Amino acid sequence: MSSPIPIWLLFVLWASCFYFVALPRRRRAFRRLPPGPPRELFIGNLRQMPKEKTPLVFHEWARKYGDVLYLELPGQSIVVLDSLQAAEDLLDKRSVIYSDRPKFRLFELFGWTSSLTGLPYGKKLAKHRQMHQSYLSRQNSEPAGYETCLNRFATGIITQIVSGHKIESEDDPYLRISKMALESLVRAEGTPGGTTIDFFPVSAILSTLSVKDKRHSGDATPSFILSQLDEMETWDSVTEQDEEDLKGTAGSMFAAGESTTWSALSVFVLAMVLHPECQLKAQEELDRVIGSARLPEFADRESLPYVECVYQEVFRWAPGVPLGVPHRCMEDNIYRGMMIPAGSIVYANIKGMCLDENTYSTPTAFSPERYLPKPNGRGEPYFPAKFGFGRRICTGQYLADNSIWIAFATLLAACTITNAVDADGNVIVPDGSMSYGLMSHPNEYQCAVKPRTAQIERMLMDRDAF
Ligand code: HEM
Repeated sequence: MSSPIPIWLLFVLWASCFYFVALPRRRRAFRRLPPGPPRELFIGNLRQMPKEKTPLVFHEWARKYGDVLYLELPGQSIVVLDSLQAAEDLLDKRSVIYSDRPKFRLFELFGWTSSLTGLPYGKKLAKHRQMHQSYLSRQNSEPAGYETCLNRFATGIITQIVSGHKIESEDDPYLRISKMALESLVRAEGTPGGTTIDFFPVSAILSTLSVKDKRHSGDATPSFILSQLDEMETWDSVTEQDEEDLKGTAGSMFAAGESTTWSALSVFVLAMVLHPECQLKAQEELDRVIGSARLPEFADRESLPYVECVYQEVFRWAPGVPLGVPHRCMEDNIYRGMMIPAGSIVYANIKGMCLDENTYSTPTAFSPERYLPKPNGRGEPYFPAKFGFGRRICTGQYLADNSIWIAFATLLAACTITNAVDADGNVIVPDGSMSYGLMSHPNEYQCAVKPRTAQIERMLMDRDAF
């Protein structure tokens, strides 16, 4: 019988392989990592990671090192894409390997792994996205279904779409959920996915407000949950997993849709307080195109180019999801000669892209005119990626686009939004500051909103929603 290979020989073989093959390969790969702030031994960029205004700090680093930035935390590589080009090249064109999500720790702690936003790339994600998309398609997001929700804008729209629940008082549990969600999504400063609060278990609470009961008593109004329950009734059998999927998709619709819509509305009102000249211009257009006998409708959208510019500028000036929702790269791949390692968390710095000076002149200014064709404007393009990228693009994009546009147009036609005045008659000017977490929201500010005319006030009172 031949003697076994001695251990020392195996070790020598392994060490030679490591030294001559694996090490040079690793070194080559590491040499080609994208540029970024210098890393410290063992801890990488841990001490430099921003504690606040993360998208702005990343943008500053990108200006120094380049639009594809590499950062490292112990055991975690991070890639920040600060240009539309890089984000489209990787997250859109290579979406097959860039559509995973990093693990959100709190999803797991709460046992809330069915939430679409945090699902890993795979079959379950495809099923959940299909459930969302079949209800939130371009067609289903036509106005009729949610026009009556204008009274409570963001929360009203989302709760009605998801569960058919109509908000009727300030004590409504959904309004409480929405405020708590805002706290966890916006106030938790730092890098999304890297904070202690990654998300919020809305679906568990949502499921307690049971659409099922109302359905049995015949009181349920049309909603996503109702449509899914109706469909499930046609199936041969419904498993526990199907029930979980329904809770997960409904919960993620609320969590992802409510704070973002609210933030867009809040940014719009802030912009109108700070820029009365833009408000006036939009109101002149509305008066000229639709007159004062009615409120705007969806069919008017194309005839209101300046209102469109205001709408688009709100999303560019203060994007609601400033760093996108982080993607995770599933395979090593080379981009412009740089190695993007498998497992990297990939941030699309939407805020950074909106500040791109090559595309937007005076990018920090709120200037709807920038989109108007020359000579009246500067002919700059609308920001195309407010709803994210590739296979993880926002499933609520059509609903959000329609509901937020009609909300802006109605507010402009119906109300004058001005500075608040304090008890001594001094005008209060908001500082325009924003909080940055996974979502971004204006810090608390004061304003005054009044109906433009007595006739409009009557029209508003007559609308179903009021
Ligand atoms: C102002 C309104 C909104 C904005 C700016 C917005 C923006 C975004 C962005 C940037 C993403 C990340 C996409 C990516 O990973 O590349 C996202 C994801 C998502 N959004 Fe929205 N969104 C809005 C409203 C809504 C609404 C109304 C809903 C649902 C009714 C919704 C549902 C979702 C879901 C479920 C995801 C996760 C998709 C996935 O992980 O595959 N969003 N949204």
